[in-house]
Order: sequence, then structure tokens, then C-alpha cells
Amino acid sequence: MILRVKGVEFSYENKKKILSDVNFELDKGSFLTILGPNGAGKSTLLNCITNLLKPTRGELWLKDQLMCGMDLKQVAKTIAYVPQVHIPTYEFTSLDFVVMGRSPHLGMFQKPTKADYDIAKAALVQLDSMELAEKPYTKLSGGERQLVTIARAIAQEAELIVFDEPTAYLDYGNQIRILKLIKTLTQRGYSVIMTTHSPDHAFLLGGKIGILDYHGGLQIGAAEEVLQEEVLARIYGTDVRVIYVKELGRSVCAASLAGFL
Ligand SMILES: Nc1ncnc2c1ncn2[C@@H]1O[C@H](COP(=O)(O)OP(=O)(O)OP(=O)(O)O)[C@@H](O)[C@H]1O
Repeated sequence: MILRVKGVEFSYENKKKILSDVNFELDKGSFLTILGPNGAGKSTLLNCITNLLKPTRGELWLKDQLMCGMDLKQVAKTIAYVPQVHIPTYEFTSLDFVVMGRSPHLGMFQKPTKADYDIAKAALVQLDSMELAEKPYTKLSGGERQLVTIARAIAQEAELIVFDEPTAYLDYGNQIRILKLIKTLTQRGYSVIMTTHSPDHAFLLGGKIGILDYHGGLQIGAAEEVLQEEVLARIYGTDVRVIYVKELGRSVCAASLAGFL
């Protein structure tokens, strides 16, 4: 077990409960996709998991340690966060950006060493992206930026990588490339949590699915078990068909515009 979320509740200042009694465990090398409508609380849950927000109730355990007693640097040695959009102000090269993943392993005023740069380069090589090393990070395309951000997570040498909508803003080909890469990461032993707005991505990746509803509850199960037509219709407020495609060996989601407007 790498992460245990136990009875977690969260409210912002306005007191509306965004997360309510959320419970799940994540094993090493396993995968959880979190779905839910806009504003349900997916990013809030990821922020609690990465210790950026403190739950109002409940406990988060990282391996066998309670997370509330850990600082961000300690947590970052185990969990890497790949946010949706990251636009730095300075013109770092991609390699300098990837090497920032080494910060949790450096002392307060310590600069990255040659060994840290070697780890950052190896992360870019792992993702077949070494040609991006000298490109300014601010000049990368959306897909390239996502690759470099994943390389930073790998350079961090974390065991759990948390992705907030990793396919947002990417074209169809890059969406599938990033999903393949995420699947490969789990095959290499990383644990992964990601959010998505596409139930089809959940079918494509397999693993466990969590559906967050507007009452803050997280329903967890296997894709085929959780992603039922009635559930999707309730969550997204629109008709969705779940169809098994023999050639693909999996179900797909298809929406219809009939009766819309
Ligand atoms: N800092 C904040 N202070 C107060 N309320 C907030 C804050 N951040 C988010 N919220 C509210 O909490 C709720 C959950 O937001 P969150 O961003 O976690 O949802 P989400 O499921 O990630 O949404 P989306 O799919 O649209 O990205 C929303 O109603 C949002 O307005």
C-alpha cells in the first residue's frame, strides 16, 4: 500500500462539503482514474492527496506515515504532481525545468549537481524527448510541455505520480500518446492517480475508477462495474451509451445529441 485515504472530508471557507467520507487505498504499481463533473472536487481531492490542502476531517497515510505530520518536501519524495497547466515566468530550458524535479532531494541552498542533471537527462531519454532538452520551456507545444512535466516527475524519483487532467488541451493523437505513456509508467512500477473528463479514457486504461459526485462521495470500482449508463447520465446530465466493441476488447462511451437543447 502506497496511499491510504481514510474518511476524508474537505470544505473551503464557505463550509460547503466538497469531499465527504472519501475512502480508498492505492497499491504500488496500481492505477486510479477519477471522474466527476465540473466543480465536483477532483482538483481539491488531488490537492489533499499531495498535502497542498489539509482535510477538515479524516486521515491520509503515505506508506506507513500519517501525512499531516509531513512537510511538502517529505511528501514530494514519494508523490510527484503533474498539474494541468504550468507556465513559468522565466525562460528555463526544458532540461533546467526537469532538473527542478530534484528539489526535494537537495538541501536548502544546494544547487543541482552533475548527478542531478544526469538523472534529469535520463528522465528525458526515458520519454524519448531528449531533443527538447535545450528548447525554452515557454516555447514548447502543449504536448511537448506535458512530456517535459512528466519527465520532471520521473526525475523527482517519486513512487506515486498524480496527474490533473493530463490530456486537457492536447490533440487526439497526443491524448492517446500521453495515456499510453501513463500506462507504461504503471507497468514500470509507478502508482498513478489521474483525473479526466473522458469516461472513455477510463475504459481505455482499465484499473480502478473513482466517480466523485456533487455530494463529495467517491464511488470506487472496476471500469465495467462503475461506468454504467445510468451512473454516467446522472453524473454528466446527458444520455451516454456504453457499448462493448469486440475488435477493441473493451467498452466505449458514445453520446447522442437526440433530445438535446
Ligand atoms: N480556493 C477555493 N476557495 C473556495 N472554493 C473553492 C476553491 N477552489 C475550488 N473551490 C470550489 O470547490 C469546488 C470544487 O472545485 P474543484 O476545482 O476541486 O473541482 P473539479 O472537480 O476539479 O472541477 P473541474 O472539473 O471544473 O476542474 C467548486 O465549487 C469550486 O468553486
